[in-house]
Amino acid sequence: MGIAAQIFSLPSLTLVAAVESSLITKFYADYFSRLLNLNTHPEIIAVIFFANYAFAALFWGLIYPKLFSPLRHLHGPRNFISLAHRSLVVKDGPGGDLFLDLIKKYPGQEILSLTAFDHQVLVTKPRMLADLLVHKPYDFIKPPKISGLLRHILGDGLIMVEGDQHKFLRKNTMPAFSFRHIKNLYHMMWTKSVIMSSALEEALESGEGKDTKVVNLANWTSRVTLDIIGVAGMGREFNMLKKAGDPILDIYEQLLEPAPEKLAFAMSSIAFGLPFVRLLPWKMNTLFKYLTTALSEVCMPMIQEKKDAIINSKDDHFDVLSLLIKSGNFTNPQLRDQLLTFLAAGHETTSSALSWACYLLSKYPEYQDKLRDEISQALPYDMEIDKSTDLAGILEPLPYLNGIMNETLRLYPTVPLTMRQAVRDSNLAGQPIPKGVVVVLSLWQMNRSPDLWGPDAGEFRPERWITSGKPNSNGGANSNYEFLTFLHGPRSCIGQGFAKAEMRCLLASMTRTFSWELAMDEKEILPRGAITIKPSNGLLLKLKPLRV
Ligand code: HEM
Repeated sequence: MGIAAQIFSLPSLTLVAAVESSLITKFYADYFSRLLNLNTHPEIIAVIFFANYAFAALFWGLIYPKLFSPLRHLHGPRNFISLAHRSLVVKDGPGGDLFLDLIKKYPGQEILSLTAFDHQVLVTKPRMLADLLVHKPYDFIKPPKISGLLRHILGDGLIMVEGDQHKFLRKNTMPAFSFRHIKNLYHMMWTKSVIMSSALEEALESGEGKDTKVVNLANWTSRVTLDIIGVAGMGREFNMLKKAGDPILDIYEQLLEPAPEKLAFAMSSIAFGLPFVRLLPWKMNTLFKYLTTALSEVCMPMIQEKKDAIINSKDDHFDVLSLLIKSGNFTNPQLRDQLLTFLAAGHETTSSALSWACYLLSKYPEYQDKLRDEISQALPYDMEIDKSTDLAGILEPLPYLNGIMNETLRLYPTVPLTMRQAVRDSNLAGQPIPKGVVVVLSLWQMNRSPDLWGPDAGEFRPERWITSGKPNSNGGANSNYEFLTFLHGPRSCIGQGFAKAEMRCLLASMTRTFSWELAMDEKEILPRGAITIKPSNGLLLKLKPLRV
């Protein structure tokens, strides 16, 4: 593939066409004019270019996929529009279910070809994942067309960079997510969870739930996770639960607001590349540049402030930003990129996971009761909880708390789909993958596959995460790769431990304070979103305070 790709690539063919044109117009112009009935040199050149590109189209469209492609033997739908793209826009069900239907159609296949010209393959079983995620993570990078737009917002943050740059950043960021460090964050996370529960109680008294006792929980989970990442990520109190604003968040909201024109801008940038879209006379270009510059301008002074505070020893915070500054390994622009990355990756993800957990607990009230019993024994309401309380030691061994959390994360993986693109000819467990091919991974399909999880794969069964009354770490699956919510390997979610600590505190505090039921038609609850999935129409819950 390597040599064929180079010979028949667009730049090579353009060069060949240019050489052919100059030779032909110099030595054989008369012959060609007569043969093809052409009058001028530009006409001859146009025909030569056209012939070269037509040959390339024939080669790539028919000859290569049928005769040479190492993927030619794969089964699969080979559609013109990939299932990965269709899964983002499907209206009447979860996009991830399209992949579950597909594996039913092609039973036993561990890799399928998704597109007509074999550009995209879907890995459906765990065997190839060790190569994709752990052994060769830098052969398979995030597709540049997709990451290009995000890179303009998040810069060279951990999520975006590849190769040695990624290894360096990952190594230097890991300490901020160590087990010991997360243990120290529990108290702050608990405090914020209690503030959310109190704010919800107030909302039932005199706010959004005054008459109906109904609140849109999805808004509240988003606020509390922002408050937590504000303190943990940069030692900053956003106070979103108290409805205060913050310049960084204001700009973020404007950038990520799903207005139709902004979505069109994002989709065009993904399809044609941001450099091309930037050439268009589109007012979105000016707005995008203004917002990304403003974001950078707001962050830089904050970083300097933090640096000064550390030098003056006034900063005894152990937030991610401080730890990165103290390591001495980062320049100010690098610190800004990390900061924006943790802010983006660290709140919507956990917020949506918490919403799904509360939804499932409203659907299965018996588990709400079991969890409440467990929490009220472990953390009785009159128990004084302060900095010296070992919350990690209390919450981490609780079977239902952890079973419910993991089962939610299995059934509703916040990032349901990811993609990688081969940057060189490589292979996955012996299956050659040519350079340029995109490997699609449906976390939703893998987490819910009946082949891997058994006939009850689609059911909410927290007990699969409990063995002899204690939480287990694999849900009874045969291989680690069957539970993909945080992926695996060097590009797995660095915030996994952080997110789970946060979910334990928030779920414990919610169940300790309220019982709840769904206050909307269940049919309206569909997982939607381009990168992370949340309930499409919010999550309306009727809350009943347990203390009166
Ligand atoms: C339930 C919550 C979360 C879920 C389900 C989740 C899921 C994921 C997934 C699937 C990836 C890999 C994406 C890919 O490569 O395509 C990822 C990467 C990442 N996540 Fe999370 N995440 C969660 C919470 C968090 C939190 C709380 C933080 C930070 C505080 C965080 C920070 C990151 C970062 C920095 C990466 C990039 C890691 C790298 O490439 O080395 N995530 N996350």
